[in-house]
Amino acid sequence: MEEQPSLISSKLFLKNRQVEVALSRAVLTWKEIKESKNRIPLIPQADLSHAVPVSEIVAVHKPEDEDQPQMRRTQKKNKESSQFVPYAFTVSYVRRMKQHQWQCSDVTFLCDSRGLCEQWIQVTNEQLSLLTNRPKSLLVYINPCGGKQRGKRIYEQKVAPVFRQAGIFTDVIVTERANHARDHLRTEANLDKYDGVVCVGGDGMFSEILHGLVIRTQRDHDVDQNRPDAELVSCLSRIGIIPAGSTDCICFATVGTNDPVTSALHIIVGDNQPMDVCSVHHKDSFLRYSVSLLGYGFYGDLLADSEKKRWLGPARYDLSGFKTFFCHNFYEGTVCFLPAEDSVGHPRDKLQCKSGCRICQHKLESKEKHKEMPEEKEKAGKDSNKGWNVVRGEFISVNSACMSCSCPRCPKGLSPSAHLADGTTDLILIKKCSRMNFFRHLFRHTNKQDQFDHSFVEVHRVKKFHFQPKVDSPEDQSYHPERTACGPKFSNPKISNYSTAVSSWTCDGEILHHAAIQVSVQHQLIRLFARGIEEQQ
Ligand SMILES: CCCCCCCCCCCCC/C=C/[C@@H](O)[C@H](COP(=O)(O)O)NC(=O)CCCCC
Ligand SMILES: Nc1ncnc2c1ncn2[C@@H]1O[C@H](COP(=O)(O)OP(=O)(O)O)[C@@H](O)[C@H]1O
Ligand SMILES: [Ca+2]
Repeated sequence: MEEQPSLISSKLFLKNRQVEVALSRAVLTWKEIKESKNRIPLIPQADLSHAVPVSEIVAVHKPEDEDQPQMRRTQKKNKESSQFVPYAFTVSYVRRMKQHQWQCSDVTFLCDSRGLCEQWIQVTNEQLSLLTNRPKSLLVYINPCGGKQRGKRIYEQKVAPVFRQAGIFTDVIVTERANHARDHLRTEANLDKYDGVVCVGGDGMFSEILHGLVIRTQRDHDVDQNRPDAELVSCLSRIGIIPAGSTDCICFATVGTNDPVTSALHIIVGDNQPMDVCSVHHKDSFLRYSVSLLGYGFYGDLLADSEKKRWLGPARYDLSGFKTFFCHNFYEGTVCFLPAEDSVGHPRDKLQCKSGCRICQHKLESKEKHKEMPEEKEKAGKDSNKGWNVVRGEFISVNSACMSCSCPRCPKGLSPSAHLADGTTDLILIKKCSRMNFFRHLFRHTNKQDQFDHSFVEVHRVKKFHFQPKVDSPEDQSYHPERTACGPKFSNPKISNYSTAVSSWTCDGEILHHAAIQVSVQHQLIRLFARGIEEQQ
């Protein structure tokens, strides 16, 4: 980091040690001053120095605990040593812990005059007020029923105090029913009042916020979402996720951990992570948006079964996982896909998407260029059907991972090298194979081996894909199937072989009621209060 001139620098006390403290535009530093035996000269000790980027200071304030025993003891000690220092200020800042966790730490400096103390608070606050990317007011939705039903408690005990400390104004809505948050955002919320929206819950709750914001933005700009080729308008509001669900994959894959305080701190410092969104259509009607897993076959069946076991909380996925694995269904269908350009890499290139990812940034530059492309040229590109590939067969699973989908169950993710914002999704086709081979593939999600290195697995980085089941889905025929543990039960007695019938899609954990779908990646449609996965220090 380039050294910058200090805005203020003083000799202060930290507990009973004297420290040299300095604040520049970029960084707050303090280092202990060790006195030599004859008291001169004062030698600063480099190994006891600390540096906190200004961008990671949460707040500066007078200690709330000026009366607490520790503070009084320190003051008394300093008084006895004829260095009585009765004025103090506390800096709260982000401290990195292991495995991408952040903590809010406090350091309290003691000054020997009220004026100096107030000057430090004022100068630090002035620097914080220059950080314009930080949210000042937020609209918070809490799902009280997600995960282990701890959303409200998590927010009140772990998140609200840090938001308060950072001086963030919040309006909090505890949802009363499914789709409450989506409908409120879509029709009622005055978004001009807020610098962002926060969701407390799992991926299903995030999906509500996503739909509320995207649908509203398109409506405000007269974009017809039913057109699969419509150019969608990116949402202005950033979204923060406080994990309180069952999988919390969107939080884990964008922050690196599922910890409410870490997420709250990413919101406070005003992080900004653009993210791709898949739009899903059936013929010419819009079905849903997805940012994590769109899965047909294995994951679709697993999810449908797990919905009946919601009362089990997150453990429902383990039980349904076993059951679905032993059913070992496969489904016939056709997948057509449009591969992405080579510049975005390949799902097996082992180049993980990290904070400030070059591939995602490169794609953003080309998106800007694309906007300047003359209309005629653009039209010619769109009209051509060139480049589409077709795979017809029997599939155990057809998955699209628009991001790595890493989560505590599967820390490297369903597609470890997928990117958050490159305008593509990784299409993973698991073709019919033995149960043992499918187990081998699944097991590789938990170790360092490549889960795509099997003859029955194909993986492609794509911009769009279509899926058509061989048998029309019951929904496509306009009747609702009654699902059994091992696939759908058909009212047509001729179709009794589940292995060739239809499954359903899970879309970020919500069931889609059509099997024939068209999917298009909408490049960087939304932004999160996150920064992607940081390199471990
Ligand atoms: C022999 C050991 C095999 C282990 C294989 C594990 C593979 C797990 C892949 C997990 C991918 C998760 C993708 C995320 C999906 C979520 O969006 C979705 C909804 O989340 P939430 O609302 O927070 O519950 N969750 C799921 O679909 C659950 C998938 C569980 C798979 C076991
Ligand atoms: N107040 C509520 N009552 C019932 N369901 C709700 C409520 N608020 C949100 N939901 C729905 O709960 C479902 C699961 O939410 P989510 O937060 O993702 O938890 P989980 O990760 O456990 O699935 C979502 O489909 C969401 O729409
Ligand atoms: Ca992507």
